[in-house]
Amino acid sequence: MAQVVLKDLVKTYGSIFAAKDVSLTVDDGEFVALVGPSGCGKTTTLNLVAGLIPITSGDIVIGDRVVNDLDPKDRDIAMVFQNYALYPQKTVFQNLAFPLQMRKLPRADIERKVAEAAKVLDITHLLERKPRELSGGQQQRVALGRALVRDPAVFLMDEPLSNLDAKLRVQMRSEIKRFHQDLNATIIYVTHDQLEAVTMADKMAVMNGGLLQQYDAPAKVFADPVNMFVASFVGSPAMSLVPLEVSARDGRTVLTSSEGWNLPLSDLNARKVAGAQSNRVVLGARHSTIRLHKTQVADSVPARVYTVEPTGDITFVQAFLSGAIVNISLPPSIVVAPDEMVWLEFDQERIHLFDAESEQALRAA
Ligand SMILES: Nc1ncnc2c1ncn2[C@@H]1O[C@H](COP(=O)(O)OP(=O)(O)OP(=O)(O)O)[C@@H](O)[C@H]1O
Repeated sequence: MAQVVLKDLVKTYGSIFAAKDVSLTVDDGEFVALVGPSGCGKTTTLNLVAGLIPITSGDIVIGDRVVNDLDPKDRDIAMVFQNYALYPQKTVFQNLAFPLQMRKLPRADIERKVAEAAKVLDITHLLERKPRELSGGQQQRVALGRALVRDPAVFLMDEPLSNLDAKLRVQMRSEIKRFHQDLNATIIYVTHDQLEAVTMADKMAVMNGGLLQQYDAPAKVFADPVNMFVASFVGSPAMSLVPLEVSARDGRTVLTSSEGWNLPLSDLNARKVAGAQSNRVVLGARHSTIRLHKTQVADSVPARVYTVEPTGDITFVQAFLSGAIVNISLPPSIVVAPDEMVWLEFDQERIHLFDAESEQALRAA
């Protein structure tokens, strides 16, 4: 396995920057997810690493080689696509053996490598079947097996689970994670599904508009998003973002709503908003850090319930707060109804504050 380094990688199509100065290092044995909404440039970035499209500028290093001008077959990579791309007329054994035959390996070596890969992926009993005789999950495992037999420096995976139904996707998610752990494989994995990235990857590279927004461990991205885009993209239900104004009341820094209420800030949060470019800031809060009260408590603010969604052990509530919609989760023992007036209390240690102009997270000086 090998390290992969992207340095100032650029890909333009006419005036469009599909990837703009993307720089990141995937360490040897690391599982990195490239994640972001449709059109953010994640597939372009993966295809640049694979060599399927030429780069406009920048460098790609795999192991100790700059591979910018190498053909895909010479980059020591293996790709797994969402459509599996299995040969329909060949058996599973022949599908796995094919890339090795192309490399002219001796028959005994081919049989050994196919047997090893089949064992890792638990498809030994399927080796004589044709792809059409397999379930979607089994086909996906064969596609992984075909990548595995090549013993590449890096696995590149492009939405490999998106053709599977929801239940199988969750199961294969665990299996790919296991595959990574067992083999200590270097994997770059493209997905639009932030939950897949959060649950599987060692690090996630969140992209938007061709730009790398944040590259960090999922827990860090979740806890400490660098800007409003990352804050709202990672986590479900999405982080609530409420535009407010900073002002002073009785010697304290408060966030003021156009609806007339004030939310006093802790000292740390007051120091954060002091660094904003103007008095316009955005309060961010995850559903689990907002407490809903039926009556007013200290430092709580009024909201009106919009929707109520019981899911069994958690009830998700959406409420209007200062013109924005906020997501809240409740134990099912608290019952609220649409249009009910409630009071929301924010956990000051876990709120996020953003500059409304730059949309960047505010840090205490
Ligand atoms: N061959 C092409 N010609 C022109 N523009 C392209 C081409 N391929 C991609 N783009 C543009 O580059 C940008 C990034 O595309 P890319 O396919 O990398 O996005 P993505 O994040 O993988 O999206 P999706 O999840 O929808 O595949 C988009 O604006 C896209 O329209």
